[in-house]
Amino acid sequence: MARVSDKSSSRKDIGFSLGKRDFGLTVTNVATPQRPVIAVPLPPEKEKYSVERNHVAWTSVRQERWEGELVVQGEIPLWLKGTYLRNGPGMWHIGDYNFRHLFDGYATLVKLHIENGRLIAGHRQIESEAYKAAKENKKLCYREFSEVPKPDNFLSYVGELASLFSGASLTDNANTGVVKLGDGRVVCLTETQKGSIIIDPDTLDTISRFEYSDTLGGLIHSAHPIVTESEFLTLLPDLVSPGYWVVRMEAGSNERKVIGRVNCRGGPAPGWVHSFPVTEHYVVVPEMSLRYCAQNLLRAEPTPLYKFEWHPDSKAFLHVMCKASGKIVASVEVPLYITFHFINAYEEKDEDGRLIAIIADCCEHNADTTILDKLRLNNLRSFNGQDVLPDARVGRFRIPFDGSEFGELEAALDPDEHGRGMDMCSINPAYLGKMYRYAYACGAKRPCNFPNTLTKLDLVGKKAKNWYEEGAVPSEPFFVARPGATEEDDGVVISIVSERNGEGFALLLDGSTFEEIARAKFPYGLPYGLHGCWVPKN
Ligand SMILES: CC(=O)/C=C/C=C(C)/C=C/C1=C(C)CCCC1(C)C
Ligand SMILES: CC(/C=C/C=O)=C\C=C\C=O
Ligand SMILES: [Fe+2]
Repeated sequence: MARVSDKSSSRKDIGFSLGKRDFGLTVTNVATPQRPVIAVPLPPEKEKYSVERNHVAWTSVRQERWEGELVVQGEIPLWLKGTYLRNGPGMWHIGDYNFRHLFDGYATLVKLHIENGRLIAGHRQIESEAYKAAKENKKLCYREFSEVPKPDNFLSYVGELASLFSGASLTDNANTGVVKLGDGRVVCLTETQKGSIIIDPDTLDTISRFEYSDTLGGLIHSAHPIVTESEFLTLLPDLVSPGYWVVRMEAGSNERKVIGRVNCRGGPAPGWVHSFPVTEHYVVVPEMSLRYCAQNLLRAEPTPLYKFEWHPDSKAFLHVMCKASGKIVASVEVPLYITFHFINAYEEKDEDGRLIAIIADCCEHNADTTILDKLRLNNLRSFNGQDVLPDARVGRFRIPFDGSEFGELEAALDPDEHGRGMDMCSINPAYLGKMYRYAYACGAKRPCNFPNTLTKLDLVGKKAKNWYEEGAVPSEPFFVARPGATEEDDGVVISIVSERNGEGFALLLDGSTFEEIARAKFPYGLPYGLHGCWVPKN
C-alpha cells in the first residue's frame, strides 16, 4: 500500500457540521483522519455486482480539505511540471438532506502538483456563497441544478420569489470546470454566470467572485468556454428572445464583448448549451432540441429532464458564425442529437484550399435524453450488474458550406470500439479548432451504469484503446502535451480514479502508448469529478 506523507499536520482543524451529519472537515493531518478509512472488502466473485450504494465516486468527500505528498509508483516524466486541477460536485448533502443529482453537489477542487517526479496532492471545497450559506443555515439556500430551496427558507433567505428572475436565488456553486485564463487567473465555472469564482491554484483558496464588468446581463452561460492564451469565448443563451449571444473576453480583461448573435430557428426557448466547438475562424453554435424550459425552472420538484424540455418537433440545428465579423455563414438542420460535450471542430478544405465544410465532433448520446436522469445519484449508487448505461458514440457533424439546408451526423468510429459509452473528452490543446486525430475520453466496459474506462480514440485509424480496472470509476482523461512535442499524442494523460473498495489514486498514462506510467494512492478515495485544467510551472 502506498504511504502518504503529511506536510501540513500542524494546521488548525476548523471542522464544522452541516446539520446532524458531522463532516469533521478540514482535517489536514491524514495520519489521523477523523474517520477511519473504511476498507470495504471486495465482495465474493458471485456477488461482485451487489448494489454499490457506497462507491466512493458517489459519496460526499470525507473532509473539507487535505494536502500531502503521495508516494508515486512508476515514474513521472521530469518534463511534467505544474499543477493539474480538477473540479466537480463532491459534496451531495446538507446534514441529513441528500441531494438528488450528480450536478447538485458542492464543488470540490482537487490538485495534483507535479514537479521533479514528485506529487503533492490536495483537495478543498470552493467557498461559494451557496456553500457558505448551506453551512451556516444548515439548509439549501440557492437553486442548484435540480435542488430548489423549500419556500419558507428560500423566501426567508433570499427575500422574494422574484429573485429567480433577478438571479438572486440561483446558485454560484462553481462545480463544473476550472480554466486558466491567458492572464494567469484560474477560474472555476458552472452554468450560472455568478458561479464564476477565482481560486488560487497552489492553496486552492477561494479568492473572489469573477465579476464580468460589462453590461451584457443574462444569468447563464455555457459551462465550457473556449479559453486560449489570448481570449475567452462563450455563449450566453437568451431565454427571453430565444437565441444566443456569442461573446469574447480578451485575456487580462473582465469585459465580454459581443461578436454576434444567433436567433433560434425552432422551439419556444434556446437549446441547452453546456459546451460548443470552434474552428480556427468560426464559432459553431449548437441548437439542440433539448431546450431550457421556463416552467421547469419554476418547479420545486425536478422532472426527469430537470430544467429542460425535449422538443423533437422543433428540430435541431448547428449555426456557424465567423469569429471576425460575427456574421452567420451557415445554419443547417441536423439529425436530433444529445450532447454535453463537443470534442473539437475543424475546417474541411478542397484540393484548391477552398473551405467546403466544417466538421464538429461531440460525445453524442444517440439523441436519447435519458442520460440526464441516469446521472441521478440514486441510479449511480445502485449498480447491480445490469447494463443500464445508454449507448453513446463520437458524433461527427458535417456542416457543408455549399448552401445546403442540412448537415450530416454519423459515428466517427464504430461505437463498439469504446463499449458504446462515451463522454468526458479532451484533446491536445494545440489542435483546438484544427484537423486532429486523437481524443481521450471515458468509454464503457459493459455491463455498467456509468462510463468506466479511459479511452484513447484514433479518429483517423477508427480504433480505440481502453484502460480498465474492475470497479474503478476514472474521471475525464486530461491530456498534457510534452513541451516541444511534434506528435499530436506526445504527452501524458491524467485522471483521478475512485475505486470500489473506497480507495482512489491519481493515474498517469502515456499519451501515445496509452500504457500506465505512474499512479499514486490518495489517503482515501475521492468522489467523482468532472473537468480539469493544467497550470504549467515555468
Ligand atoms: C455540473 C454541471 O455540469 C452542470 C451544472 C448546471 C447547473 C448548476 C445549472 C443550473 C441552472 C439553474 C440553477 C437554473 C437555470 C438553469 C440552469 C442553468 C440549468
Ligand atoms: C459525466 C457525464 C456523462 C456521462 C455519460 O455517459 C456528463 C457530465 C456533464 C457535465 O460536465
Ligand atoms: Fe461538462
